[in-house]
Order: sequence, then structure tokens, then C-alpha cells
Amino acid sequence: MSSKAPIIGRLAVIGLGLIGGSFAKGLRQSGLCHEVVGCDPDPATCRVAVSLGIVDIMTDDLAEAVQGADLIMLAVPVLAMERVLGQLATLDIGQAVITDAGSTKSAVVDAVRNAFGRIPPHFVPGHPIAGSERSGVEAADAGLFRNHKVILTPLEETAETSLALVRRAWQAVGADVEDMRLADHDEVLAATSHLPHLLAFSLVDTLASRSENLEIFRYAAGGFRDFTRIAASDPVMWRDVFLANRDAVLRSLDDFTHDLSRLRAAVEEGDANALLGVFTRARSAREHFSKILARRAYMEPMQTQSINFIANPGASVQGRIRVPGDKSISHRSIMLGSLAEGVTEVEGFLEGEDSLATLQAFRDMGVVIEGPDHGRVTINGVGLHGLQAPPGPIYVGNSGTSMRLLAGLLAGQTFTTELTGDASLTKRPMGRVANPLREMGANIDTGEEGRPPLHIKGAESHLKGMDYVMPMASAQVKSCLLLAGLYAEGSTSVTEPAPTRDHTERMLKGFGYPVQVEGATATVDSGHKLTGCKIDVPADISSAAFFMVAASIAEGSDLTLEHVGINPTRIGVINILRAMGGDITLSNEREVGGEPVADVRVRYAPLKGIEIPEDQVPLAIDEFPVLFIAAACAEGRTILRGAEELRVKESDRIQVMADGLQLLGIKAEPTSDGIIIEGGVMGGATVDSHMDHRIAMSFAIASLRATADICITDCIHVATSFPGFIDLARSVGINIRQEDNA
Ligand SMILES: O=C(O)C1=C[C@@H](OP(=O)(O)O)[C@@H](O)[C@H](O)C1
Ligand SMILES: C=C(OP(=O)(O)O)C(=O)O
Repeated sequence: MSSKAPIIGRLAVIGLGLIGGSFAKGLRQSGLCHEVVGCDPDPATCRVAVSLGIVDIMTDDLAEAVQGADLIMLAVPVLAMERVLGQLATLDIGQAVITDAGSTKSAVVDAVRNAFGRIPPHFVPGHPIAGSERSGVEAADAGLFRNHKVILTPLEETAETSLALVRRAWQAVGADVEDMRLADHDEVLAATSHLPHLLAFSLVDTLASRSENLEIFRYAAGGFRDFTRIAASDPVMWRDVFLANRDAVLRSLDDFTHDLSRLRAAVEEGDANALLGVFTRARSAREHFSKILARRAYMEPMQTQSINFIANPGASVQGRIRVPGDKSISHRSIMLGSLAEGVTEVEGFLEGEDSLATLQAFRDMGVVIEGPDHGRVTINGVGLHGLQAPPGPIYVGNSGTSMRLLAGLLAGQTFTTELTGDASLTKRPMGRVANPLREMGANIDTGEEGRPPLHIKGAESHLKGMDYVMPMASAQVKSCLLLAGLYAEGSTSVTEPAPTRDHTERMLKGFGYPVQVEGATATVDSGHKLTGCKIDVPADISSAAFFMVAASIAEGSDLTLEHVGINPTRIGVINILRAMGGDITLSNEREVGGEPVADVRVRYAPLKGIEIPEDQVPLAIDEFPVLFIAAACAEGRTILRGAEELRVKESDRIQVMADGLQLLGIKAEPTSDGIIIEGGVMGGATVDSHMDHRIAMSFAIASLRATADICITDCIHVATSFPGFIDLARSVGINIRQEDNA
């Protein structure tokens, strides 16, 4: 027994099945109550409950059980609640708090109202999501609720003190308690629990009633077993659930029946594309849910909420590696592949969260996309006008590129969409795309101050081409407008103040779509089409940059990065490092699918501080965090100007890097549009990544020259652009490890 002081004198558990028995046993063991009384009409259950130590005493008389109770748990099947509550209402139960464990909540609340003529303030409806296909008091398990969710649906009338007591009781048996609105509970559970049970019961029944059933069950392998496990659940309990949650279940069942008949038709007609569409979408949704579940859900709450990196000082880097695929090109491969006619085969696709968010967006809009499987993706293009309205808002997580490029493309559709993102993306400016799109005729609403979410009303937009002169050098804005231009009347031209990455222009041409580029202006006309093609995504120079700086600053290093994209609009990092004295050589230069690539060899060389030429800023925009680490290791002063865009990335990269460098003992002075860094000796510290992937990886690289450990907090977003960073870093000799904080 635990040493917790009892706060409940007497607990009465009415109905000693799996749930009631487990609750009684768990609370009894927790030491939170003095005495646990069980009540069940079945004499055998009563005997077992006492002999297994589940309760202190058993009775079959409700009045006796609740006499003097502080907490009454109703754990009888939902339809038996009415009778038990009716009886309870005739008894003097004083101030006892009543709660229940019924799987549907509206029916129980109605039964309470009928019995008492009102909702008593000490009634707290509850539902533990911890069933099992086992049933009966023998299966009672004190640990059944540990790390499982319990949903409480307090009502307006519910007293805070009663709610607190019930919450405390569930927490004492290890549950993760959440509150939910009553109506939401029944709707959500109808879809996620009740419908699957109905299907499992039905499938087993259908198969069992066929004459060759013995043969079927003898050969029934994993799939059957997995799908039908829950058909072994308690029939009475489930009968009651379906009777009690009738309307919500019917809604879910109707949706399902509708989709099932579509699948039936696809099978009948041999519609391979429709089948693949459903299966790929379902598979990716399942993976997505598993991730959500692993992070914070029903079974193991609060897992892997945050990740820290711990990097030990010293070491040099050696070897040959290939970093993951280019993020910008990966996004565009999905977008243009989806809008193309025919099939597009992608190799080297970045399986990071940002590009996967784009992929999911197009699946949500009805595009059948196979993979990714080791970087291979097959997109069955639907043509420029083949996208369908997504079922709900499109969530693009942390990815600015997804949101801004999609905004342009969605302005040209005939349906309305909402684009949302995570907390970091929700702070980033979207007016830079919404305003010019409005000038083209798009109907777009943004959140406050031009931030996400974006509501894009395609049907109310009549896009007209325009000549737009961008106020900032942004490839995302340029690409957004060119994509809108595919749907706009006439020509759309975008002029940039300085060259920015031109992957959209190159890839459009690769898909056979004409693009004119004259000086700083790119132009598209509507009325052409894209044709599916093959895309080989080079390794991302923005990811390679971490290792270029690593090899440059760590004495004795010699590292080759293979198949790196060296598009002239992306090679600022190489130019800047070379200007600082970096030893970088390119070999095996070739072109793949319209993009130049090379193997990049970097050897250690003492660096010196420089004034970074402003024309390099857009060409190295994502590489500055790690270039600041190079500057901290260089002799003398490095000055960056004209880089105010860094303040509106996943974090304010000027401020956040300056703060981190200062903690490491480096003089780093942020300015409005850049930073001044004096090279020096770096110590150890705990540095906050501000949930920004590039900040996290930059400080990891700094450890190579630090004199003590660097701990970087909140690094989970590294997976947005560089899955596998830690393993790759370790493989070249960096002493770094990851710590998961539950
Ligand atoms: O077009 C793109 O793929 C990107 C453009 C850049 O953003 P801006 O256009 O905001 O400079 C860059 O920072 C981002 O990581 C990717
Ligand atoms: C700025 C970045 O990406 P995005 O704008 O797509 O979020 C980045 O990857 O550094």
C-alpha cells in the first residue's frame, strides 16, 4: 500500500466487472480510501472479489453498499444505469459524489436527470478509455488504467470539489485525466471506438455463419486476428453502447457505409487508382495517428514531449556522407507532380516533416501518392484542374514553404481551403503572399496582422495575371505567385530585388511548362499543361552546410558530402566559407533533372572574419545560423548586413543565435538587419533552440570547438528538415547524443 493519506472514507463500487473491479482494486492499493465496498447481484462475483482482495467487503444490497460512502462509482452496463440510478435516488446518500464509467455519456446523463429530477452537483460523468477484450471480475487489474486516458465530461451543474475528487481518484490509479464536452465525447467515441467494435463483431459473425467457417478460421492469419481482437469483448456492454449512443453511431456508420460502397465499386470495376488512393491515404493517416499516439495519446501520455541534444567538445569529422534530399525541391516535386498529367517518379525525396506535410496536403486533395519509400515517391498527377476539396483544414505544421506556395496554388482552385500550422508558423508573416494574391483577384482572409490561418476562397477568386515587383528577396513569394499564375488570366510576372532560389522555374520547365526568365523577372502564362516526369532530388545544401562548417572549424577534418545540389542560387554558404578561408573543393559536377550537383570536399582550414557581401544573403539565407558558428570560430570580426529576413524564420534567427553565442562566451551583437560577431573561444552552456531546427543543429556543430559540453534544448523540430541528423553526425565523429524528456 502507498503511504498517501486516505482522502476518501468509503468507496462504493457498483458493478464488479472488469472496469469496476479494476477501479476498486487500484484505489484500494493506492491507499487513497479507507474502505472499498463492492456491490454486485452475482454471488460468484462477490466471492471472487473478496478472495482476490479487490474489495474489503461485498454486498448485493445497494442501500448497504452506499451507506456512508464518500464516492460512488457506477460501473454497470450503460442500460442498467437507469435502474441503479432510480434506486439510488430513493436512498439517503448525503453528500456522496457519484461518478460512472459508462462508454456513452448522454444516455447516462439522461438517466441521472430522470432519476433525480435534475443533475445533482455532486455527479461527475466519466469514461475510462481502457477496455480490454477480457471481462469479468477475475480480469480485474489494479494497473488497467495506468497511462490510459480517462475522459470526464463535467456539466454546468457539476461542483468543482466533486470534479476534483473524481479526478484525484482516477489519477491515483495512474490514469491521465482529460475533460471534454459531453456531445463531443459521444461523437468522438462513436467514430473511434464504437464503429470499430461494430465492424469487428459483424465481420466475425459473417464469416462464422458461412458453411466453410471451420476452414476460414483455421487459415485466418494475422490480419484477421488483428482486426477482430475486439470481437471478443463483452456482448452485453456493447449491446448497451449501441442502444445508448444510437444517433452518433448511425452518423459514423453511414459515412463508413458510403465509403465502403465506393470501395466495393472500385473492386468491381477494377479501378486500381481508386483502391490505391484509399489505401495510401489510410496508411499514411494510420502512420500519422501512430505518431500522435506515441507522443501524447491514449496509451502512453506525455512521451517524448521534448528532445535535448548533448554535444561533447572536441573531435574532428571524417568520411563520405550523403545528407537527405533538398527540402525546397522535395516540396515542389509533390506540388508540380500532383498538378501534372501522368505519373511523376521522384527519387531522393526528403522524408522530413515539412515535405511530408506538403505530401499529406495533396493526398487530402485526392491525389494518389505512393511512398515515400527510401526516398522514392510516385505521384499519380491529376492535372491542373483535378484537385478536390480537402475534407478539413490543411495542416502544414512548421513549414513556411508549404503554406506560402500552397496559398498561390489554392487561390486558383474552385473550392475553399483553410491553411493552418503549428505555433511557430502561426507567428510568421503571410501578408507577403496574401496581399499580392489579393491584387491578382484572390479572396483570402488571414488571421490577425496577416498571420495564419489562411482562408482561401478559390470559387470567389478570379485571378488575373499581373507584374509584381517583390519588396523582399523571397523565393517563397515568387513561387507562390508563379503557381497562382498557372491559373490566372494572361501573364504573371514576378521581379525580384536580388536572385533567390529558382527551383520553381527550373522544375516547371522540367514538367514542360513554359517559363520566361529575363534578368530579374520570371513570367508564366496560363493555358499550358504539366506533364509527369522523373525527378532526382539532390542532397540538400542547407543540410550539408552544417557539415561544411563542421569540417572547416574542427582541426584535422576531411569530409566529403556526396551529390549536393549546387544550384547557383543556393551556393552562398560555399562562397562565404571560401571568402573566410575555407578549403572547399567540388568534384564530379553534373546535372540531374535540371539541377546541378557535385561532391563537396571540405578540409579543416583556419577561418578569418569577413564582411559578408550583401548579394550573398539570399543565396545563403537558411545557412546563416551555422555560418555564425563559423564566424565565432574565425579570427577577427564578421559583419552581416541586409539580412532582416532572418528575423521572420522559424525563430528570430538573429536574436536567438546572438543569445546562444553570448551564453557560449562569444561577443555577438545583433543589429536590426544582421549581426556582428567577434571570433573567440567558446565555452559550454545550455542553449535554447527556440524550437528552430537550424538553431539546434548549428549549436550542435559549435561543440566541435567548445571547451565544455553544449546542451541544446527542444530539438524535436530537427526532424522537419533533417531526419537522422544525430546518427549522421555521430557517423562522422561528432560526439553528440539525444535525450528524450518524457
Ligand atoms: O522557396 C523555398 O523553398 C524557401 C525559400 C526561403 O524562404 P523565403 O522565401 O522566405 O526567403 C527559405 O528560407 C526556405 O527555407 C525555403
Ligand atoms: C525557413 C525555413 O523553412 P520554411 O520557411 O519552409 O519554414 C528553413 O528551413 O530554414
